[in-house]
Amino acid sequence: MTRSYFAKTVRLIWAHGKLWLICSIALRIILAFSPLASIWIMKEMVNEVTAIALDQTDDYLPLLWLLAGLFSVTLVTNALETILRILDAHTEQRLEYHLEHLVAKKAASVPLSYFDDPEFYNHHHRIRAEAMGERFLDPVERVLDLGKNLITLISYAVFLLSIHWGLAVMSLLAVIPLLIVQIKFGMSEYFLARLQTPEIREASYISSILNERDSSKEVRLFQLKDFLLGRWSRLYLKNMKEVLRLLHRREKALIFSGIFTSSMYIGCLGLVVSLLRASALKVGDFVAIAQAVQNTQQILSLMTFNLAHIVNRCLYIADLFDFLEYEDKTIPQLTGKAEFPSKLQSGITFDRVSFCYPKMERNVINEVSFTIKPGERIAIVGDNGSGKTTLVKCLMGLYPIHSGNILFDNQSIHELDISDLQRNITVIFQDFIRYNFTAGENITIGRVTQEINPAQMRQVAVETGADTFIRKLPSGYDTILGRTLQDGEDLSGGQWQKIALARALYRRGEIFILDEPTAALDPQAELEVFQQFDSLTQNKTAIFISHRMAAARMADRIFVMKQGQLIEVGHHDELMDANGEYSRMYGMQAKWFA
Ligand SMILES: Nc1ncnc2c1ncn2[C@@H]1O[C@H](COP(=O)(O)OP(=O)(O)OP(=O)(O)O)[C@@H](O)[C@H]1O
Repeated sequence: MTRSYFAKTVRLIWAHGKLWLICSIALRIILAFSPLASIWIMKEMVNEVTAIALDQTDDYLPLLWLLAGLFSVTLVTNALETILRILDAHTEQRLEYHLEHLVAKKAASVPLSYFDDPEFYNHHHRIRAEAMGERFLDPVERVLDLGKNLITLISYAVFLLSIHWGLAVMSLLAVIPLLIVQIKFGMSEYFLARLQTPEIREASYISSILNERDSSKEVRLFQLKDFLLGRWSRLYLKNMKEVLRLLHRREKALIFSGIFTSSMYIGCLGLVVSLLRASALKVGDFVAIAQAVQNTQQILSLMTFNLAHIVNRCLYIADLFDFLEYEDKTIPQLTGKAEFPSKLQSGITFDRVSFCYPKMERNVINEVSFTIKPGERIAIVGDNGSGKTTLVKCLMGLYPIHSGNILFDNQSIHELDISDLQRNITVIFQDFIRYNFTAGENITIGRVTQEINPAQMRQVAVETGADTFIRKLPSGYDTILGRTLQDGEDLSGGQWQKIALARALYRRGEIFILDEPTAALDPQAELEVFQQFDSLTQNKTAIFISHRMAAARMADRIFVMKQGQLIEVGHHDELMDANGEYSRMYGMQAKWFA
């Protein structure tokens, strides 16, 4: 992790857990001395017991004091460790909240086209795969632990050096292979996880098809269970094998480094025995030295383990910050500041507009030009994939265009404040969201920035025909819709569509866009919407995408799209007379009813 990431990490933790950071450092410094204190007390106790056993003294008082000392050290250590755990848990939760918030905010505010880029999508998935707070705080905790271990280590080293320099050197040497193994495999683990992200995403996507309600009908009807389970298993097992293979390699390497560490430990004990024979070390000293050598090696192993995790987790932190700061310079952004005109005077103009989706070569919209006058109602028709939805997405500023210009009252879309433009647009997409909120909220969510107006909510529901069935729901407008979150009331496709229409009306935008609004309606309801369309779009500039030619007849003008181009424009009668694409499409649909 570069220094800048480290600085960002510390800044973020400082901003959300100053107290935790200060207390955590202070507690760790105190805890760092507790192992040596215990060993020292133990050494003195063994020496006292030996003296009593050899009848060199009959004074038990020092032994009792030492026992009380050991008891106090243990008690204080346990208490401080508990406080530390509580502090860590608090900070983890707060960071989790804050990071979830940051990531969701970023995901909801990046240009829509970022989501068409698998790289961005995978990155997003990767950083959200585990508890973010825990993953973020973990390396910081481990750095602090390293500091604590270092203090303990220095205290042991001073103690061992005071006996013989060889003890300190051998204890330190013992751990070098372990350090290499842990760091190497820590990095490998991270890169493997990175490599596996697309497959993990695919597996979890398949798993969601198998597990979720929306797909359950089709899974049964098309007997997809075995097919999907097989595909999911292949991906899952492949990833699992790779993870286990890496684990086995690491464990094998750890066995060899463990053998080296044990030989160093035996070497240290041999040195202590020779010192015992050569000099007048007491039994307690021997016990304390053996304990200190063993603890030194354990602490060093722990430090190498922590270091390896720090490397792994720091890569995660870098990944997280990279996501939060991600910007694709190749995707143009709309950054204008001008206000959207309060009332359109000269209308909307497309001037030789072309567009292709990111990382695609082919233009989906090709040199399209037209003007829509204020209050005019336009129907866009055309084959599947001819670019109808893309055209309105460009108009709404969801995708910045590559060439040409879109003008609202002669003001270029590049100069307009894009959120102001979007505030003035009301849209219902083919795949509008069925919010698992109350019926009322499903309507008023169309204008969340203003206080809810219950009278207006009911009025738009009446206008779209939603009021009739909402009033029959158990709690009327307060009934929860959908069954994803709780036992709410589910609606038919057509009823949901009416709710979506009501939501759009409640929004009261200057420009009204309906992308296939009647797709899920029964013929009666479809007819009602067509009849309502006139009143719904009264005094509004409206764009209406539909495959139903009968609906297009109501529009003031019809735009016919084919392979990204606008090939015909005119009223129904004009286009029928022209005997072109529109007339062909109309004729084909009419045949069904002949
Ligand atoms: N997010 C996207 N990324 C890449 N290509 C896309 C994306 N969305 C649409 N396309 C492609 O752009 C072309 C036009 O799609 P668009 O949805 O605008 O057509 P449409 O006329 O609205 O079709 P339909 O009538 O089926 O809704 C299609 O070839 C489609 O595959």
